[in-house]
Amino acid sequence: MKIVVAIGGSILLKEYDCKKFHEYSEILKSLASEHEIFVVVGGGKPAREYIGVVRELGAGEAQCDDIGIEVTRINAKLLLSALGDAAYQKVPHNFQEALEYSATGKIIVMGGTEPAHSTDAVSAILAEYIHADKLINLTSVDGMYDRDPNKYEDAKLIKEITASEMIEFISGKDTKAGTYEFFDMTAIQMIKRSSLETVIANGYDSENLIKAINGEEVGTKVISK
Ligand SMILES: Nc1ncnc2c1ncn2[C@@H]1O[C@H](COP(=O)(O)OP(=O)(O)OP(=O)(O)O)[C@@H](O)[C@H]1O
Ligand SMILES: O=c1ccn([C@@H]2O[C@H](COP(=O)(O)O)[C@@H](O)[C@H]2O)c(=O)[nH]1
Repeated sequence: MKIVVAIGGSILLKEYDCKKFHEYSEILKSLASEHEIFVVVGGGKPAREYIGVVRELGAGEAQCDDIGIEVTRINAKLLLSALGDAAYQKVPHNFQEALEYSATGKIIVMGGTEPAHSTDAVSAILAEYIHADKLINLTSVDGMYDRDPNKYEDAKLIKEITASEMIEFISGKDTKAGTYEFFDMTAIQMIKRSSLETVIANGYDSENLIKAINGEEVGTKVISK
């Protein structure tokens, strides 16, 4: 299978150390013996901190996004360091480059592309571009809830949702650099139009990636209609 894995920066850089990079590099290497693997890495806390600083300096939102993109690419480089020879050692800056580099048969790791969306959107566009079989989005919570689980203790996990319902759910949410809440609109529209099989799961437990690939019940399944 061709699989796109989006890994939140909040997962890889929670502790600002190399543990999660090592853990994911081992799993991705073993998956690559059976599947074609593309990884999109998010910005996490460092991206939000840098965006905060440049916004204070007077930058507009698109420029703030640009700083966020740079940080995602640094995070992608860190994962490339962990993956070594199993990965193509250059971060694609767009989808065409990702496709070109994949001809090497190695794992491809990228960050952001252009302003005005998050790496969730990058992963969904990439999945459409390369005709992926699955998109797995690994984030810092167990999946999509009926409201923010970090704000509401009684938030309920949604096990299955259509892309149309998700679009309704996030319309009107913040779209400033660094705050494309949870999933952004572009990402969901891509999932809807490309009939992409998508799972959102908790990336702190890297076993969830294997479960999602094997079609076991984990996180939130997004149905593309
Ligand atoms: N309805 C919701 N369901 C689940 N999480 C939600 C919801 N609304 C808001 N959130 C928030 O979204 C956060 C996860 O998305 P976020 O983009 O911050 O992290 P990420 O996907 O790991 O990517 P990165 O850290 O790279 O930005 C959660 O920590 C949660 O607080
Ligand atoms: O293609 C992209 C990717 C990212 N950004 C900006 O960077 C931050 C960090 O990415 P996350 O996916 O949220 O971790 C994001 O909020 C955007 O501001 C971008 O503009 N374009």
